[in-house]
Amino acid sequence: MDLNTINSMSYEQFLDTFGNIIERCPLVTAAIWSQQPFASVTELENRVFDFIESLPLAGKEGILRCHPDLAGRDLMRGTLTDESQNEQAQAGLTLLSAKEKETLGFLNLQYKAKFGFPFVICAKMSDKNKIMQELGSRLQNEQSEELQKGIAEVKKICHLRICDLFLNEKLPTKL
Ligand SMILES: NC(=O)NC1=NC(=O)NC1=O
Repeated sequence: MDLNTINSMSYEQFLDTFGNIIERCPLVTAAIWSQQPFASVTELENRVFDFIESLPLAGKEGILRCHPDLAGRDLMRGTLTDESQNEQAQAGLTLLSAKEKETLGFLNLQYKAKFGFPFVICAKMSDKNKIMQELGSRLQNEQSEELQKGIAEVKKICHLRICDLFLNEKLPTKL
């Protein structure tokens, strides 16, 4: 998939290809389509990041709230998006013992009760032990700090998803 292909995509094709680079937030992708043509893939990514940064507090919190818990309900039910399933599996979250599931579930609950949005981390750059550790320590942070950290992790997830799209040469299905 080259830049010309991207820059000639209709918004439907663009959404079909990039619609889940921010977990369950196709609105972000739909919004930045208007900025075509992109001088590079990095520019496309930067437009995504600029859009996220331009959101009011509630918008940023909303982005975090669209992320499924790590090893949570969606993973148990098999209702994760392909990207999230892949990321969580790669971090070893599909191989947790009953005790680890209980601990992670409890920490996630505590985190959501405190901040009003889920704990978000780029799972692909982590593993189950590091995730538990991070969750335990970030739980002590202030609200504003956790919002910032969560959005920073969303950007890392987005970057890796865009890289995957190019590595896997996922072209848009014909609409
Ligand atoms: N709550 C989360 O951190 N979710 C996720 N992290 C990832 O890397 N993929 C997810 O779905």
